[in-house]
Amino acid sequence: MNTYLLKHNEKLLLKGKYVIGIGFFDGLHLGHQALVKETVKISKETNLIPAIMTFDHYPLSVIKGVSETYLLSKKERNFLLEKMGIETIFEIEFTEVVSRLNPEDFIREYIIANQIKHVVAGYDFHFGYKNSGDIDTLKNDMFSLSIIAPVLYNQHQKISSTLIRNLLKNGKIEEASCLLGRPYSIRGKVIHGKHRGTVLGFPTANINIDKYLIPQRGVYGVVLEMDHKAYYGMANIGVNPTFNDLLSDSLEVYIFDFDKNIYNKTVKVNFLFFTRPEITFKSLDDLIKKMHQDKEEISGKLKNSLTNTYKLL
Ligand SMILES: Cc1cc2nc3c(=O)[nH]c(=O)nc-3n(C[C@H](O)[C@H](O)[C@H](O)COP(=O)(O)O)c2cc1C
Ligand SMILES: Nc1ncnc2c1ncn2[C@@H]1O[C@H](COP(=O)(O)OP(=O)(O)OP(=O)(O)O)[C@@H](O)[C@H]1O
Repeated sequence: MNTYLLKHNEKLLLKGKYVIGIGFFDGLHLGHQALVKETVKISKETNLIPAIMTFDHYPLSVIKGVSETYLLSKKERNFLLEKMGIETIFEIEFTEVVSRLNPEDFIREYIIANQIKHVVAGYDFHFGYKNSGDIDTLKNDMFSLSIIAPVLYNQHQKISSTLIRNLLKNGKIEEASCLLGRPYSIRGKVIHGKHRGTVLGFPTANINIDKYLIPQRGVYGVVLEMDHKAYYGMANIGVNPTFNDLLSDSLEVYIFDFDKNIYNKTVKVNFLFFTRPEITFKSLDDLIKKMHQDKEEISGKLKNSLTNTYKLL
């Protein structure tokens, strides 16, 4: 996979001719997947190189200072895009100056100048200064255009990254995963926590959340992937209010029937279902008792559910 960073006013010398799918693609949800499939299909019909044009940062984080959290890391997004047949990523360096480009200049600088002969965009794609460009503005004699019809959820709501973020923030993990076409997951390094898990009888792997969107605080049934193997477990996301000493949210997983040291390993936590919110317990004994109940409930649910036939992605 080739990745090109497109810097404002800097020209690349490209040999090939491209068909691009355009947008931000956070999460690579079912709507995005429809667009990517169409891009790959067109590349086969036209002999153009299948590519994605996106931005290096979430545009709203540059325009409005919205904090940058993502449903998928760039690395994982590109891995999934490659599996779907995408060969090149054009990443526009998104700055204040770029955010003020009018749609015509955006088309000239990023599409026409880069040998793009076909553009695939969603029906509601907007671009350029104050989102003033749309599908009509995108029509141009220098390239052809395909428009993707809305991919809907429950037959009326457009699937979008924003909708999935809201579902996750409200603990609707199964619905979010359904719209993503795979379980919501966080990939990160196992880091040191407060080292009290062992004392509680439940040693946990604390995972670096980095820039991932944090789902609702609470307890989840999960599958943890490590070294191409899948392990079942229970995760807690939150600030461990019983102890009142964490400054930010932590993600920790108690892996069932497991006792190895995995510090510094990179793991992927797939969230399968939400069971309860975090509780401030009056005593350690109450917390431990609840964690035993969690274990029984979650391992039972994992055993009985179809998700037990979990396949590694
Ligand atoms: C399944 C599970 C449920 C948990 N529930 C709570 C909870 O409701 N309230 C709370 O304060 N901490 C909860 N914890 C967090 C424990 O307090 C935490 O595992 C412990 O503080 C160990 O932290 P450490 O990994 O930093 O050593 C939970 C942890 C797990 C794995
Ligand atoms: N449900 C959908 N149906 C069809 N096309 C879509 C759908 N969702 C996104 N697209 C298209 O996919 C491309 C990438 O989408 P983009 O990530 O920019 O928006 P989004 O998923 O709607 O997220 P956001 O909630 O941040 O607006 C765009 O061209 C967009 O129009």
